[in-house]
Amino acid sequence: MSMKMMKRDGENRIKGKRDVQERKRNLYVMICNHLANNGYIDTAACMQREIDINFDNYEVADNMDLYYVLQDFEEYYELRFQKKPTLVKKTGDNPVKKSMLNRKPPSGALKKQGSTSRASGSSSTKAQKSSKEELKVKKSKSSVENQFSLEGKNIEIQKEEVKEETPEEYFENRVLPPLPEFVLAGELKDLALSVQREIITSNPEVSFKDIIGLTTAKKLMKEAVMLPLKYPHLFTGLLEPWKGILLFGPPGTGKTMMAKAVATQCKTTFFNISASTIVSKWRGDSEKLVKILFDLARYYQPSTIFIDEIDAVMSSRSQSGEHEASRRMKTELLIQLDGLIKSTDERVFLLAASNLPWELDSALLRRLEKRILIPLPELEARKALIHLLVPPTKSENLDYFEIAALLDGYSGSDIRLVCKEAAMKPLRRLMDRIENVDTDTDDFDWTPITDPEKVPQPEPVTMDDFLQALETTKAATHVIEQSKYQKWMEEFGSV
Ligand SMILES: Nc1ncnc2c1ncn2[C@@H]1O[C@H](COP(=O)(O)OP(=O)(O)OP(=O)(O)O)[C@@H](O)[C@H]1O
Repeated sequence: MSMKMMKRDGENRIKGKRDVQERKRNLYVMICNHLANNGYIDTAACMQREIDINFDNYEVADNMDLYYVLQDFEEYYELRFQKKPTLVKKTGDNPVKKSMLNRKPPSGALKKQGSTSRASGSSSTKAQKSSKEELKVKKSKSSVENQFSLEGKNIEIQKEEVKEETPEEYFENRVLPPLPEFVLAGELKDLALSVQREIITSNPEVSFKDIIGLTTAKKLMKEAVMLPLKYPHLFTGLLEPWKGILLFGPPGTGKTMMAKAVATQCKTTFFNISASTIVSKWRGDSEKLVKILFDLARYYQPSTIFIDEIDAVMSSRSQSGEHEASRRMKTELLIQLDGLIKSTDERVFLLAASNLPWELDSALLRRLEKRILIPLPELEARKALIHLLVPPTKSENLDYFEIAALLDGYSGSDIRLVCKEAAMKPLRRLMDRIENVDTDTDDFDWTPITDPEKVPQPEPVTMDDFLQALETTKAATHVIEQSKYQKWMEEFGSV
């Protein structure tokens, strides 16, 4: 890492610590104010004695109250996730053990050393007495033993192993910070809210294991995005990471899956949008949308911006006679990409996907320095995908090798369709047997039967089912086009 980067890193760390201290101080002052305003004078006074802040120096700002902060957060959360946040949950059948005082004080809590609680007669005193002997603490990550003092006694906090979060759990548990001031105050607020609601995917939920085959592409993606995020000090100067990456190949081969897997694996904030949606949905505002998209990606970094069907807006053919707004949007996209490429400390990557790379504007291609082919699956990958989708437990005497050979030229998405069609056949046979689905009748009982015990299982999928499915489900990509991708790869791709 260069001296400049190390210095900036150190400054950021100090600022981060200062922010945490300030946030905690504000929280305590607000809690105290809230308690006093609601008549809990003794408790507020006790809190002032226990916490190491000079409360005389601080007061809650005008129009601020903990109640409204909480209300704002709930509204934000509901808007963002379409559900209310769970702030408080019911304890089990042993409330004493799980009482508030059974928790470890948060690290760095502003507690006066050796201070004792003097809240006479309050409920908190009773709770403290009941928890004198031993406190069990749920720790978040490390399992270091801690001790802290309560009522003058040393109390041991027991070790409890807590397993690391998986990337999926990380996304599930993560709440992005609210939108920054610079967008909330300006005219772009509505657009920013749309980006947050519709474009940021909180949990892409794809792991590399889910992607069958594509070994070379996975390796290239790892090198281009994941390793630079892990070892920032090695990828500097000439080895600066690629900021713009093009994933190209036939439709349905796993480009979107690949982008999602990278975001899941690297725990980056994932912005997922298709270029045609930018044009059709935000027609008049598409240029502003692109700007706010990149601004938010920087704010929420590390971020991955995935723009699918990039050819829909950056096609070289659409230059003559194109609409002024569309030209402005293209220019904005190029400006933003330039910004990403020039900046050395921003961890924002653009992954663009296209089925028609040969149609891309050369100005864009220059900026998408890394171009990775996501090809049709090879024989082994086809076999593995069929195996995954229709496992031996659900089939009878399937010759996976033969089916995979017959599916030459099919994409992952095509193979999924064939497998689905084949698996539908025994289900149709079962339905014909147990249900006389007469579409013209009105007296059909639609009540769902949810108990699996009450419904017979479909027979296993057979080879015949597959052969019939193959007759009706054709590959979306023509063989001639495949060689076109290969040729383009040889001319413009990176291996
Ligand atoms: N390599 C693969 N491994 C597992 N499943 C795959 C693979 N490729 C495609 N699929 C299946 O096909 C579906 C579509 O894949 P995906 O959306 O990633 O393709 P794409 O290349 O982005 O398509 P398009 O170019 O049309 O946007 C996936 O949801 C998955 O079910």
